[in-house]
Amino acid sequence: VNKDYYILAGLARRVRTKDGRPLESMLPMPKGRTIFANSFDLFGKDAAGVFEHLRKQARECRESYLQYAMGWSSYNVIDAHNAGNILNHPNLISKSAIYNFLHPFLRTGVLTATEKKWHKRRNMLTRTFHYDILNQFQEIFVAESLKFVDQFEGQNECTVSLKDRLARFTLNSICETAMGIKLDEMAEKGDRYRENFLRIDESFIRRISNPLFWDDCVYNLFAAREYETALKVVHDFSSEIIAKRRVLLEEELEYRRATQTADDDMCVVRKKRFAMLDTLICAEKDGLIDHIGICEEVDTLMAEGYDTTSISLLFALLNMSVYAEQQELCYQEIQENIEDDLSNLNMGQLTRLRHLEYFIKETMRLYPSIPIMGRQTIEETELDNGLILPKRSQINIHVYDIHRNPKYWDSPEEFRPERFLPENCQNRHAYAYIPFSAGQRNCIGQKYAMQEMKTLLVVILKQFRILPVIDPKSIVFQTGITLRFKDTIKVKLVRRQ
Ligand code: HEM
Repeated sequence: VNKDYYILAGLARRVRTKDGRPLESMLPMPKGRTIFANSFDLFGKDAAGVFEHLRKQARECRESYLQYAMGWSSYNVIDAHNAGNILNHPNLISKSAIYNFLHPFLRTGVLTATEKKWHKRRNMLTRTFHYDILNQFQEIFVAESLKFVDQFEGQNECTVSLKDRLARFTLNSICETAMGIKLDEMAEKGDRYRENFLRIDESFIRRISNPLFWDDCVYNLFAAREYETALKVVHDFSSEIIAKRRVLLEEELEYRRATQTADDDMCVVRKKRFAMLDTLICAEKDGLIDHIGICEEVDTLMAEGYDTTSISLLFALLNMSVYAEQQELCYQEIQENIEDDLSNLNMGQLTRLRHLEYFIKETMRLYPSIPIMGRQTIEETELDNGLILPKRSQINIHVYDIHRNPKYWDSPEEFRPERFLPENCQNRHAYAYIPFSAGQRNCIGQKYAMQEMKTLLVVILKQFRILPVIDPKSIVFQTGITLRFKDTIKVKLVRRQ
């Protein structure tokens, strides 16, 4: 027996405790399926099997638990206290090893980058999510929302399958706002981007569930080739967008050079006409980022910006369909605050829609678009609960389980937006609700996401009542980069008179 290493789990260094207590007395350590500790627990499971396995572990352990697999110790967090400690820990800003599986797709953009590179990129991008810039995006969100409802023009009622339509809406929105490119004439390419994005998601889950593929060499040799085409399609799409925006920006700058005096500051020019991508192109001119860097960030913003919001919107519409009274509350509030011609549908008015906000928040509690986040230790790290994690320990924060942990939520499976009334939040643990993560590496796009989601919901609710077609309880969830499900999710739209 070696006290420092867990040999059968591929030489995983053991976790220690500060006061020398046996680990088993501090936290659950579920036994693995084979003698190789937990290395093969997920082997042979499909995406739904992986999702169910994780939920079962949480139900059985009831507290954050520890496992050993393939050379790593892996700390699985399902409670708010430890999530808060980890998300705010100055030494825990590096993403876990499974994010390496995203490298062929996103390389090391702001989501996957570490240390200095992350700091630099995060600073560069933070400026682009300023209130004034988001404010400029509002008319695009309204126009795209109107395009969404126009699909049902002339119909008094229709049953609508949501996934593709919402993904098209959010992809159009991110391309036009962040990238400054209207997808209209590239619609077919956008559809192909989304199809191939899903293929990449499949490759991710295939790697997670087969530890043999955790090794890059093995994966590259036996599986990577199947996903080459998918990667090429998504990368070609983002490259085309960058190339188009470069031309448009150059034309814009040319025009302004010709019409403005020599003293005009180029930064002012930049501020006046803004797509997030312009910041990156301008930073390239200043030598702060190169072309590959721009590609990394465009791929990251596009993937993070379209998939997450479309999932949250899908569940918000599904919940609207099922909870008619809640839908009515949202509708009444919209009628009180937003003109029928949408002329005052701006950021200021959106903040008045409190009930709609609670509704979306409760939706993201039950259906967090990113159900799991990962960190890893880059050196031995002590947590405030007395655990000492060795270097390269993997930490999985199970947002899905924290959001349904009965320690923080009464009847956690029930949909109750009033949980988010200020008086009901007062005594709740601050990290019991973390759909956008928290701490230094929180979601950079959370205000953008709320603005976009509220705008579409307002525009839909103004015109339609939403009726149920499927029961949310019947949905079979799957693990993916984001929350996935097997079912076709539909609602019925009935035009308001
Ligand atoms: C409902 C919508 C969204 C949800 C639930 C969401 C959630 C999250 C979460 C949980 C993280 C942390 C991920 C991790 O630690 O692995 C994250 C990071 C990030 N999100 Fe979002 N997100 C949403 C929308 C957006 C949008 C619209 C954008 C961009 C326009 C965006 C851009 C990013 C970026 C760039 C990061 C990486 C930040 C960093 O590591 O510094 N997200 N998001």
